[in-house]
Amino acid sequence: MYIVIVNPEAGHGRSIRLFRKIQKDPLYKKANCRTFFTEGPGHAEKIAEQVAEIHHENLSSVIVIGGDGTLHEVINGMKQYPDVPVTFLPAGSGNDFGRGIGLKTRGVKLFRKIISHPLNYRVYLGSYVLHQRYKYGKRTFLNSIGFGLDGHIVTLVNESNHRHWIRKFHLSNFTYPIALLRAIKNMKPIHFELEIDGHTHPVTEGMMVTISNHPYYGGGMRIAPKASLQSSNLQVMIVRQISKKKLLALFLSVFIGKHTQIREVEEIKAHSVIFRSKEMVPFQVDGQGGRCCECHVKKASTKATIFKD
Ligand SMILES: Nc1ncnc2c1ncn2[C@@H]1O[C@H](COP(=O)(O)OP(=O)(O)OP(=O)(O)O)[C@@H](O)[C@H]1O
Repeated sequence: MYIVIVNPEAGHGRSIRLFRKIQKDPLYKKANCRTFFTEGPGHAEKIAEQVAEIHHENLSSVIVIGGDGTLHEVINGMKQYPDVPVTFLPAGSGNDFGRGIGLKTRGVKLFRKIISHPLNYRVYLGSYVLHQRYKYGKRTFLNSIGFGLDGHIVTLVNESNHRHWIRKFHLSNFTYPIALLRAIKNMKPIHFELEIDGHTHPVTEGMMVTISNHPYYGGGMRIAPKASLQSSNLQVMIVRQISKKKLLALFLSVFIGKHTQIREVEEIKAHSVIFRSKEMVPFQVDGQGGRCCECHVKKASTKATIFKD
C-alpha cells in the first residue's frame, strides 16, 4: 500500500498538475495508492503521523508530492517510524532535498520507478530544538537551518505578494533570487554567540549563520559543497560583516561553489551547534521562516529511510 500526500499549493500549482498526471497512470491504481491533500500549514505532519501509526506495518512508502516544506512536515510526522520509506516527488519551488539526495528523474517517470524498482537509502538528517519565547520540542530538518539574512530571505519568499503573477507566468524559479536582492538591500548584521562542538566560537556578529545537511539551498545554490547526507557531521557556514556588493558577489559565486574562498566566509564541520542571540532574529528551516533567540542543532542520531533512483 502507498500513501500519497499532495500539497496542492506547492510550486505555485506544479504539485497538483503532477498529481493529476500520476493519477492517470495505470500504475497508480495497480499499486493501491491512497491520496490525501493538505489543507494548510501543519496538515501534512498530522496526516503523516496518523497514517504511519495506523498502517506502518503494511506501508510500502509514503509518497510526498510537494516542496521541501511539505517533506519537512511529513518526516516530522513520521519520526516514530524511521523504517517506513518516504519518497519525495519534487514539485515545489525550491526542491533542494531532491538535489541533495541526487534524484536523477522527475515527475511521472520517477513515480513509475518508485513502484517498479523501490531502492531505499538510509540517510542522516539534522535535529533542532528552537527557543522562541519558550522551548519547543526536538524536530528534524532535511536541508538546512539558517539565522540572519538567510531567514530574512525566506520570510520575503513566503510573504511574496507577487504570487499570482509568479503562478500565471511560471516564474517560480525566480522567487528566491528576487527575495535575495530585496533582503540584501535592507540587510543588517546580527549579534550572536555560537557554541560549536562544545567550544565557544570567536565570531559574535555577522550577516548569517547557516547549518547544512547537504550542499543545496535556495533552489539549487551549492552553499555547503562539503555537506553530505551520508556524513555524521553538519557543515556550518558563517558570513561575517560584509559590504552589500561583496554579499551579492558571494551569492553569485555560490552557484559555482567558490564563495568559500571569500575572506569573510568561514566553513566549519561540526556535530553540534548552539546559536544564541539577545534579540529575536529571523531564521529559516527547510525554507520555512520564523524568529528565534536560541537554537540547538545536531546531526540526528537515527537515520531516515528515503527512496533514491
Ligand atoms: N492547501 C494548502 N494551502 C496553502 N498552504 C499549504 C497548503 N498545504 C500545505 N501548505 C503549506 O505550504 C507551505 C509550502 O509548501 P512547500 O514548501 O511544500 O512548497 P514550496 O514552498 O512551493 O516548495 P519549496 O519549499 O521546495 O520551495 C508549507 O509550509 C505548507 O505547510
